[in-house]
Amino acid sequence: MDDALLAKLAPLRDRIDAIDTQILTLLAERARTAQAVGDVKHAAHADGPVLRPERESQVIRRLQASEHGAPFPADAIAAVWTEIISACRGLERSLTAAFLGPQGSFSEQAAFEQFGHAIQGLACPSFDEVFRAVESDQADVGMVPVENSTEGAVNRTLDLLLTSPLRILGERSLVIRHCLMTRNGSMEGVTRVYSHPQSLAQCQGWLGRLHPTLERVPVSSNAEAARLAASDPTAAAIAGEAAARAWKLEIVSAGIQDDPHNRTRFLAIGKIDTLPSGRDKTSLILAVPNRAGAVYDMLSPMAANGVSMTRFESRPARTGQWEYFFYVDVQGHRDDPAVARTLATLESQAAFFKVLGSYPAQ
Ligand SMILES: O=C(O)C(=O)C[C@]1(C(=O)O)C=C[C@@H](O)C=C1
Repeated sequence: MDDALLAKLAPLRDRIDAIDTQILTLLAERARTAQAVGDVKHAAHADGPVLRPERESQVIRRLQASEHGAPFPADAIAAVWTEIISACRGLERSLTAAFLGPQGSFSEQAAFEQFGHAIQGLACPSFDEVFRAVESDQADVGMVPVENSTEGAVNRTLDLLLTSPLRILGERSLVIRHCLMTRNGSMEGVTRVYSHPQSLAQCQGWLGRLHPTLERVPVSSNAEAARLAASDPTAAAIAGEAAARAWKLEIVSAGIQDDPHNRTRFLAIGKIDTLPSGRDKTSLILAVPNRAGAVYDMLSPMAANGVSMTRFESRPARTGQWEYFFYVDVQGHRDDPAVARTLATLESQAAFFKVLGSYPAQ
């Protein structure tokens, strides 16, 4: 840079330094205030939860709507304040989040995006173990995928939600960008590719066109695929960039998923009940009696109360009788009067009824 340019930049950079000091001073004050909040919570319930998902959403949404934000982008407000809140929460009490591991999985990324980086991660070998870790208080929260825009529902998560006492306390949708990776960034001598079955399915067109002879080997997660490929020169993995970083693999091709808009929605699960945040969703499971018109009858209380359904998914009940569980998401919190009326009617009509939780909509 030439001297004239540096001379012009110098006062602006001094100004940025001064602003950063102001920001840091305010962040320290915020941290001390959060510690005081933590003291109040501990005095009321020594072992009670510190996490309040509805409050975290309200803090971020209020700032995004504020006139003081421009030109700082709304997405950046969410990302920055997720980390500020995470650090403040960590000063109150550390939060442990369980997810399908190993390190570098999309579930880990979803946990960081939801709760920030000031958390303890607990990588688990299966979705069942994620639920078990939270149920047994080894972790405070869990992060599990529930649906993908290309491949549909994650059935194991739906089945675990049916029987688990845990509640949904948040949701996070991630763009899933798959990469082909190997130890040295070359495909020479590589005869097979490891990945999670869902990820192999999301890339099957690309694999068929560019690497039709590669043997496709399904494994428990794509981060596990990266872990395996890290010690096997004859193998590639399909996983995300975080997995390549975590397992020191080189990316051969990036963005190889057949649908460029491929997204996965994750659910945060835990033991706390989330209060209304002002923009919430409620998830429930229903089964209806096995008779004509029963599904239609099931939906009518929502229409009658003006409650919008945002998702409707069915899973066989495995009774061998063509019976189904219906996984339904509606807009609103279970304490909202219209949602409460709808739930009461559904409960009185359904052969099976379970509310999985009300939580802030992303
Ligand atoms: O308001 C609270 O209850 C806090 O503990 C503070 C705070 C925050 O940093 O804003 C931190 C953790 C909670 O999950 C919600 C908000």
